[in-house]
Amino acid sequence: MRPLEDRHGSGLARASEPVIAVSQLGKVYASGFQALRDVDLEIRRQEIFALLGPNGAGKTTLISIICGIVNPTSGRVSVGGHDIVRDYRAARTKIGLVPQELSTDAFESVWDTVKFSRGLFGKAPDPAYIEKILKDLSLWEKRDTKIRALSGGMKRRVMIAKALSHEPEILFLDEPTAGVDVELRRDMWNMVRRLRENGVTIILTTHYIEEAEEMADRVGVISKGRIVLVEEKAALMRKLGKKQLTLHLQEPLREIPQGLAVAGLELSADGTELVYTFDAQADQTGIADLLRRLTERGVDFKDLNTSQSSLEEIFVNLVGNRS
Ligand SMILES: Nc1ncnc2c1ncn2[C@@H]1O[C@H](COP(=O)(O)OP(=O)(O)OP(=O)(O)O)[C@@H](O)[C@H]1O
Repeated sequence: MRPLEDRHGSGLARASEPVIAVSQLGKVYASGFQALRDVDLEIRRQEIFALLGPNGAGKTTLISIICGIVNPTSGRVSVGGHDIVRDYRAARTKIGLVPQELSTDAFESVWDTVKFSRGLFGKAPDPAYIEKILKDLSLWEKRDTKIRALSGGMKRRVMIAKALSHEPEILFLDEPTAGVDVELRRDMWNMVRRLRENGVTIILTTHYIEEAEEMADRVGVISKGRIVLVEEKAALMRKLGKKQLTLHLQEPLREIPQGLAVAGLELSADGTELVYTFDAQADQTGIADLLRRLTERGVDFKDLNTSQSSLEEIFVNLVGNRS
């Protein structure tokens, strides 16, 4: 079905549609290596989506296909309702990409480089807009400086300015904070939040779980070319809220005694430990009740300790289970 168009491209009819729809996407490189398989993914308008995955998982391949830089082997991608193969230009114009690698013309000035990028997308010159992005990225003072005379961090800022030069609706940031100092990282996150407030959808790839935790509305995990999880960050955080209480028993048990079996209680370590998994954020954890019933049944323990699962563990479990 064709989306209803409105002049500003942000009408209600379109707001509920995914801004990017990836369906059954596969990529086999010329070497025969299968980098992506059966990838389905929908990105919502104006969300911050973090694509998380270890080295070589397929993150860059996926965003390169969406941005029209790499051809898919199978499947389909549409961006703002435009098929990225059939309707490449219309789809590509909606996207700004900040790649992992720094690649700019060393002998151009900051101003000219960013102005030129805008021109590449066929947009009319708009010096006021370029001035605004350079100011937002703390590059205004450097507008006449040649790129080669900039620091690494400033070159990265230029890459972002270039990506934003044609007022894209979607911004891809591929490993935005790899090798970046604290100040640039903070500026980058502030900029991402401001862009989102102005209606831009942001997709970032990262190895860093903290980054996803800090920024994202939703998190997708990719491993060995497959999407293994897509979830609201808040839901992931609830999983993070799970805690475990381990009771080291005086005498090993063969099974959990009758009347003690409750959800989340398991016997482990050859019956020498009772492990109770509970939601740390719940009003009633059930611990007091469990301990009372253990005492009633004469189950003694010599020690107890608690532990909390981290997003890191959830991630490792997910990725590890698919090998
Ligand atoms: N042009 C290519 N030819 C053959 N294999 C490739 C090519 N580009 C990437 N690959 C392989 O595809 C897999 C996915 O690579 P990709 O760059 O998409 O991963 P990534 O998740 O972005 O990794 P990283 O976090 O290291 O950037 C890797 O095993 C990589 O070696």
